[in-house]
Amino acid sequence: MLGMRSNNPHKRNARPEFWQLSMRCCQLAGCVDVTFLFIFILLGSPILAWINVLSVAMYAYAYRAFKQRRNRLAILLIRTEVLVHAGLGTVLIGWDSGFHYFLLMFIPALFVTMRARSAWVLAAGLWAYYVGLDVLMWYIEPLQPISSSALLGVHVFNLTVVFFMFSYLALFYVSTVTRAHKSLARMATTDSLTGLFNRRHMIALTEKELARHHRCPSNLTLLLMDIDHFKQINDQYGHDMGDRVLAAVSQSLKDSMREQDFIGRWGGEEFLAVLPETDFEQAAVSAERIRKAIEGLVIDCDGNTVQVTLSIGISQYRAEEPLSNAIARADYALYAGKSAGRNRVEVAQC
Ligand SMILES: Nc1nc2c(ncn2[C@@H]2O[C@H](COP(=O)(O)OP(=O)(O)OP(=O)(O)O)[C@@H](O)[C@H]2O)c(=O)[nH]1
Repeated sequence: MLGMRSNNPHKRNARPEFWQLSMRCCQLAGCVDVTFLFIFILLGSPILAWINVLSVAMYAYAYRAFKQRRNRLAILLIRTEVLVHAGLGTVLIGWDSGFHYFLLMFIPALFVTMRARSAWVLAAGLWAYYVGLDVLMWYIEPLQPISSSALLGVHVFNLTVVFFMFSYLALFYVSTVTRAHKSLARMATTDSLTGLFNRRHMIALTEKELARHHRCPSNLTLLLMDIDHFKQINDQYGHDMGDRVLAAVSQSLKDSMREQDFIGRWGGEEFLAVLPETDFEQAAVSAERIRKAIEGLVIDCDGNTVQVTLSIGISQYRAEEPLSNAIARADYALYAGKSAGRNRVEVAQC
């Protein structure tokens, strides 16, 4: 039940998932109160039935307020309803009704919807209300008692609803946090334009591969690739078109890689691929396949068709050398390819 927290906790566009959750809780709580309405009509408790009519109306109004983005009003209505309903339910039919359990649901809601300091203050107030209600019921008899079997039924029903709602909230928080973690991990490792690994993650992956290579030495080759005359594409068609070309080339590169290879965006229009367990000859075959794939790629953008070529430098990793040395050799080979006319695969001298 609840809301969300950010600089301004009541702004809908901050943490929209919490508003969705609040609306869902509003629907759920409204349904629970409709059920109670019928239960209390059957039990012949008109006061409690009327309280539930009011509660359903408050939830319906709160739901409407959420839809109209009047979040403060909606949250106020929900909080008032829960506090008053739990208090009245307890005073009218007794502590054993279990209406007080609903107050406990406020605890996570407070910390989600406001700053920690305000949440602690309100949590203390909630504690006082909860304990006050408990102590009060030690001294007074319920004002509208119901039969003990009906009381047991209401108690079990309330307990079940609160169990369900807590489980639902826990599941919601876990899935929200898991989603956020995944999205952060993706953002930290992926280049947003091309969807390829970013340079930092490529270095981390390659270092990991090299550690494996040190334990069980095998051939490992690097391909450094650069789109030819890419500046002309930007100049001729604009930067947006340049971006679309980069994305299309990246997709094609990804498609051309084998399962065990990995590729990332190394710089502007430069890409690095790491080919484990691959010698020069096999790498040259792969590089040639990639070069041809890019050469044959026709990129259609707003009625224009663009074709690009790729120059590729290959180097083989030497045991114990720093990664930067192998990359520098691939870079050297790449620029030798550029000087020799571009759209070529060049192999660095061992
Ligand atoms: N659209 C777009 N352009 C980029 C991006 N990153 C780098 N560039 C451009 O890529 C161009 C690279 O130009 P150069 O380094 O001169 O290379 P080139 O024109 O490809 O020429 P050669 O490499 O010698 O074949 C520059 O104009 C950069 O502004 C990007 O993310 N999007």
